[in-house]
Amino acid sequence: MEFSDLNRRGLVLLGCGKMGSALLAGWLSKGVNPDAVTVIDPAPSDWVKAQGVRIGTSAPSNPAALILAVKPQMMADALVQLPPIEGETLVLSIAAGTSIATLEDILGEGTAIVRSMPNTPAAVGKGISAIVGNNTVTPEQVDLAEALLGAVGDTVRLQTEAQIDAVTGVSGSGPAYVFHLIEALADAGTAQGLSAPVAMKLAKATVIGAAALADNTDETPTQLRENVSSPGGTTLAALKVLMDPEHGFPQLLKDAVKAAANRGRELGS
Ligand SMILES: NC(=O)C1=CN([C@@H]2O[C@H](COP(=O)(O)OP(=O)(O)OC[C@H]3O[C@@H](n4cnc5c(N)ncnc54)[C@H](O)[C@@H]3O)[C@@H](O)[C@H]2O)C=CC1
Ligand SMILES: O=C(O)[C@@H]1CCC=N1
Repeated sequence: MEFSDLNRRGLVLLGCGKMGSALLAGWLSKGVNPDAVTVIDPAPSDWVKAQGVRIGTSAPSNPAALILAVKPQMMADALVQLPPIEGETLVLSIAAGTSIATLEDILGEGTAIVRSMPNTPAAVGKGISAIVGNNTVTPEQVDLAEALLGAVGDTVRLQTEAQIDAVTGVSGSGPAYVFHLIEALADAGTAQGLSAPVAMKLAKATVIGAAALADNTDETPTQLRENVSSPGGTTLAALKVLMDPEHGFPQLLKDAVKAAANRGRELGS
């Protein structure tokens, strides 16, 4: 999608921290004009200030899109500072837990809203975002939401808003699980006699290499796992621990994803 309408009507980014900055970098790299972007943030970073975007407290009227990238706990306070949203503006929220109904309560029933859940690999163009819109949003506005998030990675569309807490548990929070896997794998290496720097190098390269292999083959993760596992060998010895039905990865991840999804539901209630 070309961003010509967006460049003409403008785009407002409310909150430009980690996620807002990742999105902004993606838009600018895909042809959004810096002059068309207004960032509203009480503490813009030096990086944001250097991008040539407008930094202000007031938004242009009727922009093509208003992106909400403040913490859910700050959302209500942050929204009251905005002028009324007009019908043709797409409101795209990336906040965990903030429901479409909450946003409609604050912004008005007829507001076109797409709720999404991206993740931090967006900072290197490798994000994955899920989106779901309210009844007011037009197909063109859903396409625009997809293009805005597509500037920093891939996207999926959800059938119902209720699914977004599960997305938060799997991919929104998911990068943290993988980073913790790297930390834990490196620690396990030092426990087996490696120096900390060598263990960290091996752990990080293994996760990066395995992810790249999974991304560049037609084989399923199950097949790839089996390819590493020689009969009677070392991998199967490790997998016996990791695939333990009670204490292994599957149960641990089910519990972790459930905790994240439940916390998302709590934030929304
Ligand atoms: N960090 C992550 O992995 C992900 C975060 N999210 C969601 O993205 C949103 C932003 O998260 P982060 O970027 O991590 O947080 P952050 O703390 O890095 O950024 C929040 C920004 O909002 C600004 N801010 C505070 N009060 C404001 C106000 N009244 N008006 C305008 N701006 C204000 C802050 O100065 C800061 O720059 C949250 O709602 C979070 O749930 C979604 C997916 C992944
Ligand atoms: O931890 C959080 O609440 C946010 C939402 C998904 C990832 N980070």
